[in-house]
Amino acid sequence: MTDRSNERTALLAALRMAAVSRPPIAELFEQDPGRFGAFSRSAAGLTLDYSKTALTDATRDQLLALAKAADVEGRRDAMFAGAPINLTEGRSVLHTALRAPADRPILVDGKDVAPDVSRELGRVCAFAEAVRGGAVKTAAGGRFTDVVNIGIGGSDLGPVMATLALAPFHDGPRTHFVSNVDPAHLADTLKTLDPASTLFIVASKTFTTAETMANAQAARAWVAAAIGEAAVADHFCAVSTALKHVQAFGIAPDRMFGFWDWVGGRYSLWSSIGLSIVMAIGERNFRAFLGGARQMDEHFRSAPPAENLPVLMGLVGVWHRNGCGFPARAVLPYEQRLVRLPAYLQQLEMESNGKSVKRDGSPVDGPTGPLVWGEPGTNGQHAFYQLLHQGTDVIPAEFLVGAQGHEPEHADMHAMLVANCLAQSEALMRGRTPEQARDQLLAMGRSAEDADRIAPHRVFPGDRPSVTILYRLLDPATLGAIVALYEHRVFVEAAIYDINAYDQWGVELGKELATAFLPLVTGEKADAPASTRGLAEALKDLRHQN
Ligand SMILES: O=P(O)(O)OC[C@H]1O[C@](O)(CO)[C@@H](O)[C@@H]1O
Repeated sequence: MTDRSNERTALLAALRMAAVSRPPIAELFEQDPGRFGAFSRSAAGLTLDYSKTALTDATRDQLLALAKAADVEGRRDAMFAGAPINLTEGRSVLHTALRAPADRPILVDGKDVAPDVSRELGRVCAFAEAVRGGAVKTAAGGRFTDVVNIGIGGSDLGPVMATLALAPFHDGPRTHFVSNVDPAHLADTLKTLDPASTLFIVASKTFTTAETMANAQAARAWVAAAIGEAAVADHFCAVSTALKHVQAFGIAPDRMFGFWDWVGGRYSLWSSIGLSIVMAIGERNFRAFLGGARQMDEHFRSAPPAENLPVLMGLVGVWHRNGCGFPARAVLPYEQRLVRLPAYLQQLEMESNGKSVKRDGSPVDGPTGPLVWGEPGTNGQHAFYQLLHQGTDVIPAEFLVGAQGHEPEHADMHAMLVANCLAQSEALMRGRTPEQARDQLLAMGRSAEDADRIAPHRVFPGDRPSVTILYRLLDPATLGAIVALYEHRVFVEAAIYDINAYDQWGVELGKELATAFLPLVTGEKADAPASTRGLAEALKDLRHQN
């Protein structure tokens, strides 16, 4: 082990020790009413409040030392400079190049890729604007009313999340997303559409992903059956890095929008994969979205670690996962339009940091990325917050909330939304003691005997940590900054764990077995492995029942 690696391992161990005797969060506020100011920072239109965690000046210093030992800054610079940090695939990791200033050279293998990025973005925007404006026409010479993006994983989640988030900015064709190979997804979507006015985007980096290809072929057949095979060329376009496969599908090169192997699928919504987003919100808004991310990139590159939002958020994540041993984190946007943010982050964070070996192939020093899940508030409050408040596991919460909504006529409702968000983080931290629970029951007129019996059920342990991300209004630039913040948080945590956040070998085994098992399901092959035989036969029996 190198000195740096030894130091990191020792600092992680020290963090676990520090977490054992961490002070209650509420007590930290009693000691320092100015804690919010000391444990919150703002950049790129976002404020990160991490004061409702048990971090002290001392533990924050420990974490900053850990970031130093892990060379977070050096690794960050290597990523931005195009070094092949995705070691198992020998690739650069340059989603930041997709939103960099157009005149900044970015070298990959000695070649400046900035002109290619700018050209492809220009092509995407020109095509989307031509569809939106009616210059790109249907086979019959009409206007496209609907656009369906067919893709899965990174070729779906980012575009869906962003399109839903930016609904107030939609002024283009209606956009739909089909990802699941369950034919129900395509069928339910097509049911509402007219093939004569629907444009399909087949979005797949590899153009070999089984689910996407099956859906694309089914959509192609739907168009051909309704308006003729000759119409396919007008009603399809593609986003991919695999020109040959795209052409074989029947989509001409001028209808294909490219990107590069140095853009990971889950980091690709800034690339041509964002075509469906541009269709919905237009070029100007999409460029503002890129601009918001660029601001966060500049901040991440230049702010000192103690002031740096992605670094601080990553350190809080490491504190909770590795210091305190918490297994999960809940993402809780108080913003209905961020309804798919948790799903998007599940791929971004769990496909990136759900790893068990370090970059050199040796086992990791401790737990890596946590389980990520969530739902918008206030809906989650009426579902799973019970467990957040009184369950046996502590699950740190991440709240997101805007100062304003897009419905000024309903400012009163937005105020209720915000009050709920603030109430939840306070309640998680403060809790309710047995004495308080008992007194409350007595004040409600319950007998002493009843109060003693019921009070334990109304106790909240409290001391449950959360961070809150604040912004003014969810607009394209703000969304760009939020997504880039999360991308860089993943980077910081991965650097500390010394893992490769940019491959995803863990998805492969299941894909291989699915291919092998298909003949079992279709009945072409009878012999199943013993472990799967029972299920395969039971399904066969069920298929034959009426
Ligand atoms: O864009 P493609 O090549 O269809 O891949 C889709 C998704 O499949 C994965 O490779 C694995 O599930 C993801 O990383 C990726 O986003």
